[in-house]
Amino acid sequence: MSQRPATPRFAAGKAEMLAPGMTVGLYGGSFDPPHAGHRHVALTASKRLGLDAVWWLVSPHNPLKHHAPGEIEARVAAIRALIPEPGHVVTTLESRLGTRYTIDIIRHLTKRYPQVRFVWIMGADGLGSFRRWGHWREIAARVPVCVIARGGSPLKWRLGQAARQLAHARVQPVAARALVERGAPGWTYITAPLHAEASSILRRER
Ligand SMILES: Nc1ncnc2c1ncn2[C@@H]1O[C@H](COP(=O)(O)OP(=O)(O)OP(=O)(O)O)[C@@H](O)[C@H]1O
Ligand SMILES: O=C(O)c1ccc[n+]([C@@H]2O[C@H](COP(=O)([O-])O)[C@@H](O)[C@H]2O)c1
Repeated sequence: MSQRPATPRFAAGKAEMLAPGMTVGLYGGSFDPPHAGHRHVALTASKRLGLDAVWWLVSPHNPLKHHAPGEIEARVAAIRALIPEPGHVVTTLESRLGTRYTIDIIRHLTKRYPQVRFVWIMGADGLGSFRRWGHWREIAARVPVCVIARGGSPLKWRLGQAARQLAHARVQPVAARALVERGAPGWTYITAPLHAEASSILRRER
């Protein structure tokens, strides 16, 4: 990591108020711009896991990406237009917490809301890069992870270092709801129909 995890200085806003026992999917992304593939991931995870809410965590700048994303306000507005359904909350929590690292968010939320069941949601390429995320083993130890299939190199991602090291904690998609109830460590790989959209393609077409 190029910088140390931040010291939390975030006070939860109204959008993040949570009731004990709620199940909340944390869907982090650059969303630069958001697209139908993102919508598909959030809706699929929400349905298959039986979530009460999905928080779209708009990343200030993915630590593994060189190029800075577009203005965060514009990305937030575009996500809100993409997914107006109730239960989908768009948040700039990472910016407000002053971090780019997922581990900081996970530590913060799991400490602040111990009675809420959080689950991390990501596309299959995220599983492929997971071993390069800051404190990735701790992330997987703190929250269950839901991976949604994506076109590209699924075999490479599914057989990568993170997937192999977490193989003992993998559960079949039919048990996805139980995964959230049971908590970490645990992950599942959901093979829903593929969506080919990618932000990089949309940026090139601009
Ligand atoms: N079409 C898709 N199918 C499945 N997962 C997706 C898809 N698009 C994005 N995701 C997932 O959504 C999350 C946020 O992705 P991100 O905002 O980086 O979009 P992207 O389309 O992958 O962007 P880029 O092309 O710039 O890399 C990641 O976990 C990613 O794996
Ligand atoms: O914490 C890390 O080291 C880390 C490294 C790579 C990606 N992430 C997170 O993964 C999520 C998806 O990022 P992206 O850019 O692929 O949309 C987003 O929430 C990032 O903050 C986090």
